[in-house]
Amino acid sequence: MTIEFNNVTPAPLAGVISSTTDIWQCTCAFEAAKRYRVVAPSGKGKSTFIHYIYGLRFDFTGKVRLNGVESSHFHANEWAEIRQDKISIVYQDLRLFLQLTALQNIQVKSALYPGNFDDRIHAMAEALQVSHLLNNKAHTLSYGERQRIAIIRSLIQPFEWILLDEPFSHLDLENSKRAATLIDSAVRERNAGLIVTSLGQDNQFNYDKEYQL
Ligand SMILES: Nc1ncnc2c1ncn2[C@@H]1O[C@H](COP(=O)(O)OP(=O)(O)OP(=O)(O)O)[C@@H](O)[C@H]1O
Repeated sequence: MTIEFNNVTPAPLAGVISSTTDIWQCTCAFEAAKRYRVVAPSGKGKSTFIHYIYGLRFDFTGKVRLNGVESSHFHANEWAEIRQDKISIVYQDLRLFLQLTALQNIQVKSALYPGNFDDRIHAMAEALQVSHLLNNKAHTLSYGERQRIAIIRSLIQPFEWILLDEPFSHLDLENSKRAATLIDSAVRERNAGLIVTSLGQDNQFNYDKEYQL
């Protein structure tokens, strides 16, 4: 699936768009199976950009196209299919259910797919050193621990793209490396593309291209 932005102006940013942006009010494409880093300081629209690709917001002029189809043309059931099979996400604000356990948060996703995911979930939890937290309620976890649970949840499903909105913001270097290794192997396994937003410091993946926002 290709993702294209054509002359997109987000309503909240109209009038304050930087002349150095490669995305807003420009034409830019994200090619299947490539790896992109989107860099910007706080408030320049990283989460807005991610939400536009994922079809959560449409408060923009211009066009966002997925495989040549304007994102505003998809019906709710088509978005459900896209999110189930084609695009996975780690939200900046994670969006875990805080009253469920870490494991239940992951199972909310895995229950959508056939098969038994227990071994896979436990292997990923082991790799990210959160096995001992799986039965704890999400609201008791630190933000960095929640970030690792949200990453595991995002890697359960099939995808052609994974969108990672500042995924390592609360992880130390060692934990960031472990998470990046896990994401990298899931992306390779699926021959998928990856878009990471970052304030600038992240260099965890071998990116094909960087865009400034
Ligand atoms: N739903 C919305 N309605 C109105 N304004 C919004 C909305 N969402 C974001 N904004 C504004 O748009 C700008 C970009 O917000 P966004 O969250 O996309 O930035 P960001 O680059 O992800 O920032 P950060 O690095 O701080 O998370 C901000 O000025 C924000 O206040």
